[in-house]
Amino acid sequence: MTNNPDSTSAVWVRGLRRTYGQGASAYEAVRGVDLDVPVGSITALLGTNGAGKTSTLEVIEGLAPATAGEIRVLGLDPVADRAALRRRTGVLLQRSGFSGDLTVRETLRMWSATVTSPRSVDEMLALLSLEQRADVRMLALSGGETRRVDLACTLMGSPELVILDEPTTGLDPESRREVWRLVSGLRDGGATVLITTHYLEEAETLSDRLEIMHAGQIVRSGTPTAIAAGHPSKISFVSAAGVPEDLAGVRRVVHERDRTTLETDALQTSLSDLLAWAAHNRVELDGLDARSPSLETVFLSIADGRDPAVSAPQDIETPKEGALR
Ligand SMILES: Nc1ncnc2c1ncn2[C@@H]1O[C@H](COP(=O)(O)OP(=O)(O)OP(=O)(O)O)[C@@H](O)[C@H]1O
Repeated sequence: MTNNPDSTSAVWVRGLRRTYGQGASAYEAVRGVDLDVPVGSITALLGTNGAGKTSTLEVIEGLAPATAGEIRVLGLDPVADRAALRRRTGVLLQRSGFSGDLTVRETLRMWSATVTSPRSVDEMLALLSLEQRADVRMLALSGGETRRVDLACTLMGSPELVILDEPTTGLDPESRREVWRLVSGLRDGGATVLITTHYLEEAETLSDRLEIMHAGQIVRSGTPTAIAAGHPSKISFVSAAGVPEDLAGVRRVVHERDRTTLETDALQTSLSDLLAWAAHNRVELDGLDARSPSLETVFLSIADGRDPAVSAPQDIETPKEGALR
């Protein structure tokens, strides 16, 4: 295995393959993934269900060997150098499995004994807003509180690289935003974060860079803005009067029940034309909504196979200053 030739990547993966089972029942869940997580960035790994995110993360975390490919984490081999990496990385798994009988404080104390140079239990309780729950048993915590205890353990060793597998699943919107602030703070403190999430808003808000997986491959890479660029904007409304045929920039008209959606490459021009037509003809456009392309548009087109990148993966790069906020 060669060394990571690029020291600007905290995680560097080339040609990763992972197959489950053997012979006729073998299933290739990861099919040649290349991945870079720039040092000091928040990078989100997104994907449709079963895309291969967890299978990829487990290899990066050193929990499973790759079937093929090269993987470097902080310049080290995640399996051979697992002990050294454990001191420098914090991993939040989807399920933690702490004993329900211990209190929050006891759980953090117990975890602290396994960490090199841990931050104090009181500091972690304060950081995760758990002071009021310190003496409550784990089994009595809400899902969101349990997730915060998991996070406290992940961050206790002040890791250089933090890997968060769906950190906000099950959290209410306020707690989710609290976690976002925490994760942004990690980056501000110089850490690198690799995160998986099913919440597109979370990925769009939080991350500098997105990697979108589908069917075992990375099909889109880049900043959220660059990934959304090139997809159409949408104008939608309810009107009994139909739609004029010659609106500038409109590439597709979709009728769904009584709502009409115009997909356009020129949002401002199409919208001005539509409003001028409506004013001239005294047409009421109920529930008028106009929006620029979003990550959701891209994601849905990947999920339903309409995205050309699904058959021909592509890398979308933008100027460097856009890559790291
Ligand atoms: N131990 C296993 N044996 C066989 N197949 C597996 C195993 N683990 C995962 N798979 C399959 O590999 C594929 C990728 O699974 P993986 O859990 O990596 O996807 P994911 O992107 O994390 O999905 P999700 O978002 O639904 O959690 C899926 O089709 C899954 O059924």
